Amino acid sequence: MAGLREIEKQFFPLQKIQDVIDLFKNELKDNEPNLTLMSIVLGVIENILTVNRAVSSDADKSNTLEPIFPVIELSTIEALYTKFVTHIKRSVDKTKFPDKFATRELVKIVSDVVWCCLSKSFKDRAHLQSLYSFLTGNKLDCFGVAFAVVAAFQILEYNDVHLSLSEDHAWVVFGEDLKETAEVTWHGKGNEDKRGQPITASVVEKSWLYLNGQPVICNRHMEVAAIVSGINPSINLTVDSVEMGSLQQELLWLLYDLGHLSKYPMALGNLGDLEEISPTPGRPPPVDIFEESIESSKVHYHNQHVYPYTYLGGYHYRNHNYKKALKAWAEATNAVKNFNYNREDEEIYKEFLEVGNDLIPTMMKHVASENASRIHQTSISYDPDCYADFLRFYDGICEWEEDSKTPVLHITWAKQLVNSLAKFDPTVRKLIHLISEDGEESSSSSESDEESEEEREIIQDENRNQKKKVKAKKGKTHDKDKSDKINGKAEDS
Ligand SMILES: CC1(C)CN=C(N2CCN(c3ncnc4sc(CCF)cc34)CC2)S1
Repeated sequence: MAGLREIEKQFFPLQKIQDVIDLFKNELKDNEPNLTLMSIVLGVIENILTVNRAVSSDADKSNTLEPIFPVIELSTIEALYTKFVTHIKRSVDKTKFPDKFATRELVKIVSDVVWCCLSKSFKDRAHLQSLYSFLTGNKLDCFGVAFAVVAAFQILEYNDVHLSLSEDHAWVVFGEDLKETAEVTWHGKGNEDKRGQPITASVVEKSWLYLNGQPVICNRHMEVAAIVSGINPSINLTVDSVEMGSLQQELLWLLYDLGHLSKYPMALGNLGDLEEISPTPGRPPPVDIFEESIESSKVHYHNQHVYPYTYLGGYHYRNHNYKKALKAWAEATNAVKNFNYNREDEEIYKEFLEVGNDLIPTMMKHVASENASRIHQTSISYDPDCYADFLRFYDGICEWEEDSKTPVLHITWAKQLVNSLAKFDPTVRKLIHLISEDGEESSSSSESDEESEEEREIIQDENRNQKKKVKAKKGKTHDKDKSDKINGKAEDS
């Protein structure tokens, strides 16, 4: 790949969101969209709108709705682009690698070419995902390193090296029919990087970090989706750049319409979150997008992805649809239970810890207070579906822990479980029939014969058709800067 093509240059200067959309639309027509160019462009814009926000000096601007989209000059982009291309071409002697496909040795060399420039300072800050961050600050996060390696291979004109993504890690696939894998970045804190090594079946098996062999394997267009999905509109923990969020949202719809999100559940989840914050007229509601994310995981990844369910659960929780939230979280642990928990899976552990020990308790408290004012029937503490999903949630967590080298549960879990259990009304606990694997039925509590005939009728009327069978395993009597962004989004002024 040489310098920027004339057709790319004609889009500059970029002065509004639509100019960026037009540039990306043009790149995506190509079967080799220019990853380096697009990563640098998004990084420059993100930096101006979130990190180095122009403090408007003239007072009048502060109270107009006039957006502050920066003017992106071609010279700025071209200088950074040339710097990266030159760095890569100067560091790799292609004559030593005559093959059409990349080799493990070459993957390690290119990973080193990126790696050697990185500053050793902390790497889990925001806005470190783009080549702009690499070229101006010598900083990249875990994803950013893997992406930079893939962009470098595009410059070296290898079209077999692609990004492979799990829900908390990134690596590359390469070789004829992409059958080779290699670590190219680090993961987590305090873990020795394994760069250059293949990801073996034993590492992958029953591992959430490697999605049990069902990662998102990107083509060039999905690699564009990854950098767009990786846009971080956050200015700080509670305020987002409205412009940056809109740009990300419009680019994700562009990629969606072109079909490049169909095998990328997390990108669909990101789009659903953005639609919740600011709905696009004429587009499906967030729940439909979260359902598409779940469907994508079922169709393409054997339902092994967990985040599609936590995206949906989080949405329902924020919107007080507690019954649907419990159902989504039960399905999330139904997905995670097939993995064995290990020390590199903290991110998903933190998700479930928050659900079990913060969101569900808060929900049960909220509902308890609501009860006073609402008819019993509609409250989750009287609903056997909710109680069943609550039990399924914990059943999945316990099964996840089984056969794992690292324990999941500790006393806090047990305390919160008892606390939440107690919030369900005793009547609802009688309506759950636990079925063991061999089909043996048992009631979840002894029928108390002093129960008044009248109480029995109330229960039956309220919940006649709501008897729920909860499948319980025989002998297993157990029973993310994702904080809600309040609407304090920055007025870009
Ligand atoms: C439901 C949630 C808790 C909300 N946000 C979540 N994420 C935000 C977006 N994330 C992502 N979104 C798109 N692509 C990727 S690739 C990857 C692994 C490191 F490379 C992470 C990730 C990760 C997960 S999960």
